[in-house]
Formats: sequence, structure tokens, C-alpha cells
Amino acid sequence: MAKSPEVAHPVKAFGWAASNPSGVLSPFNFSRRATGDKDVRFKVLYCGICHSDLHMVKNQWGVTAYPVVPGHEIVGVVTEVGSKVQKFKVGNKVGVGCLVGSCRNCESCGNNLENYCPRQILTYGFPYIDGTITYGGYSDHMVADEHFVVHWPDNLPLDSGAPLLCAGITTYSPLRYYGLDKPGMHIGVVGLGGLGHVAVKFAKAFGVKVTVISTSPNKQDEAVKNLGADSFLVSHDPNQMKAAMGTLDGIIDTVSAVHPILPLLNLLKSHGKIIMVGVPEKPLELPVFPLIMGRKVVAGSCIGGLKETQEMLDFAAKHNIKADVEIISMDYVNTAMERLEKADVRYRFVLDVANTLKSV
Ligand SMILES: NC(=O)c1ccc[n+]([C@@H]2O[C@H](COP(=O)([O-])OP(=O)(O)OC[C@H]3O[C@@H](n4cnc5c(N)ncnc54)[C@H](O)[C@@H]3O)[C@@H](O)[C@H]2O)c1
Ligand SMILES: [Zn+2]
Ligand SMILES: [Zn+2]
Repeated sequence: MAKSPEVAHPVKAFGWAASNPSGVLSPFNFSRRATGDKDVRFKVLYCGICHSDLHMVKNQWGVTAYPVVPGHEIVGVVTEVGSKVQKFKVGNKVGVGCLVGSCRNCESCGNNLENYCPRQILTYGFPYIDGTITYGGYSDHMVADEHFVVHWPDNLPLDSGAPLLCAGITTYSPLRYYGLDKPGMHIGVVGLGGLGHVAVKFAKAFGVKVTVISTSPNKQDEAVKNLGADSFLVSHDPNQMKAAMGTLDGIIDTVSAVHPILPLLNLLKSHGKIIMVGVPEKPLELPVFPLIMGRKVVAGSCIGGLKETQEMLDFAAKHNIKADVEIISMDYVNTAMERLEKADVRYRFVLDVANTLKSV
């Protein structure tokens, strides 16, 4: 039976929440559960702002339960561990991404794919096993079962590394799973935002040639010079798109809004794959002819399991991969959301929670 909120959640917490589909966030007092046997409690230091947070605070997917405290790119330092915790000690640097629970019993969980567990529990806005609602990392502290907590590699910066917990794993996982990680391959990355720019970095680290496909010609210089992309295509330039037809082994599509995929399918070689990771609020149109003519694949991918998330972080630390970030204070969050909506960020906002979150 679900415990009453007071019993289940005796520890005071403080963060910023949206309370209606305007998406405007404001200071919010709430509480979290006591540290259970297998729980890790940590002080939040930094939290990235994912476009999913924006979709959620505005209820663009129609699933938001208000009030919602967003944030699933959370790094911090452990302050307390339960008596049965094995992997962590007080003082360890840790991270929590999009998941804080799953059944631990199904085929997906058995294969370290908690991200495909039908009973997965997301880090915020989701019913937890005690019947309460989860709250994310735009807050002073977190508590999570140690299975859903990852070790932070020593040489990975906390602030610019935080976005790897969602943007990083969401692009690393499909590059690996769909075999788009072989040196000499040529892939496209569509949408040069939070996810897209780290997709470029991981693909380059795998030895893959990368073309960025974007609506914004003004991102070209930066994509090539700073992010290491090999080439750049302006998606609304028909001449450029025509010249590049049939050249790509795969595409990672990170676009957050409805967009045509026919021009992207045309860029693929035969047997090429387009992997959808962006989540537009409405369905996309799927033209079938260009699919069958070339045995092409349209596929999807959702974050990654905990084992792969740790592997991705360790890989990033080894190859010096981090996000390009704009560090902001908590009271800038609403402006940041407005700017994110206009794609006015290079390339991820990260909240400096520990230094700027003030209780009221
Ligand atoms: N599959 C997953 O597990 C997963 C994980 C995280 C985020 N997401 C989703 O991925 C998407 C991208 O997230 P992000 O944080 O990188 O967002 P972002 O806003 O940082 O980047 C999105 C990019 O898409 C571009 N874009 C927007 N509308 C466009 C249009 N109509 N045509 C072409 N380009 C357009 C923007 O310019 C921007 O560069 C979001 O929908 C988010 O919810 C999915
Ligand atoms: Zn995310
Ligand atoms: Zn499961």
C-alpha cells in the first residue's frame, strides 16, 4: 500500500517547478523520501537543460503531471548512503540521468536495457514505487536507488559533462547499437542542438566521417572548426541536398519539431539507416517508395541502459568529450527555456544549482 506523502517523504527539498502548461518555473518547496537501504542521497551541483524538459514543462507530449520539477542531467556529490549500498561512499561524485527505477526483472532489465523496461520510472513527473511522484534535478538534492546512479569519472568536468547523462547516452547508444561506429563510415547528424553536437563528437571519436545537416547556415563554421564535423549541408538548399544524395551510411535525427524526412532518406546509401531520437509532438510523414528502393531502415532509440551510460561516461572521459555549455544561474531558467525554444544556445544550458539555487 502506498505510504502517505509525509511518511514516505520526510526530507525537505527545494527546487524550481512548473505548475501549468505555460511552462513558467518558480521556486517550489517539496519533500523527498528518507534514504532507503539501497539509496544514495546527493547534493545537486549541476543540472543540464534538455529539450525534453521544455516539452514536459509545456505539456507538449500531453503526459505532464503538475507541479513538475524537471532535470535529468544531474551531477552531484554523495551526502548519505543506505546500509546496503555497495557502489558508493559519502563524498563520491555521481550522476543520475533520465531513469530512477525499472522492474529489474523483465527481459530488457536482464539485458541491462532498463531504458526499454515497460515499468521504467523516469527521473521526474512519474509515479515512484511508493506511490509518490518523482522530482528532477532543478533542486537542491536527489535520492535514488544505487542501481540508477553512475560514477563520475575523475577527469570529466562536472558542469560540461552533465549533459552527457541524457544528450550523451541518447546519441552514443544508437551509434553503437546500429553499427554506425565503424571507422570509415559516413553519417549525418540532423539538428545541431544539445543532442546533435555531442553526436558529432562521439562519431568523430569512433573514427566516423560526419556531415551536419542543419537549417541554420550560420552554424557551418562552428560545426566544422569547433566540433570537428567534416562537412555541412543546409537542409533547405535543394542543390546541396541533391549533390549529397546516396552518400550516408546512417543519420541520427535529433530534431525536436515536425520536419520532412524524405530529403533525409534520399541522403542515405542503400541499406542506410535513419535513427530518430528527437521526439516531435506530432507524427512525421513516412514516404514508403524511397524506403523500399534501397532497403533503407527508419528506426528509433531512447536514452540507454545504466551499464551503457557508465561505459559512455568512461569513454567520454578517455576521449575528452564534453558538451559545449552555457552555465547559468537558477533564476535565469525561464529565459533559458525561451532561448532553447528559439534554438538560441551553443549548445546546452547547464544550471549551476549548488551556487545559485536559493531557498525561499
Ligand atoms: N530519444 C531520446 O531518448 C531523447 C533523449 C533526449 C532528448 N530527446 C529529444 O530530442 C530532441 C532534441 O533535444 P535537444 O535537447 O538536442 O534539443 P535542442 O533544442 O538543443 O536541439 C534541437 C535542434 O533541432 C533543430 N530544429 C528545431 N526545429 C527544427 C525544424 N523544424 N527543422 C530542422 N531543425 C529543427 C534546432 O535548431 C536544434 O538545433 C527533443 O525532441 C528531445 O525531447 C530524445
Ligand atoms: Zn533529456
Ligand atoms: Zn524491467
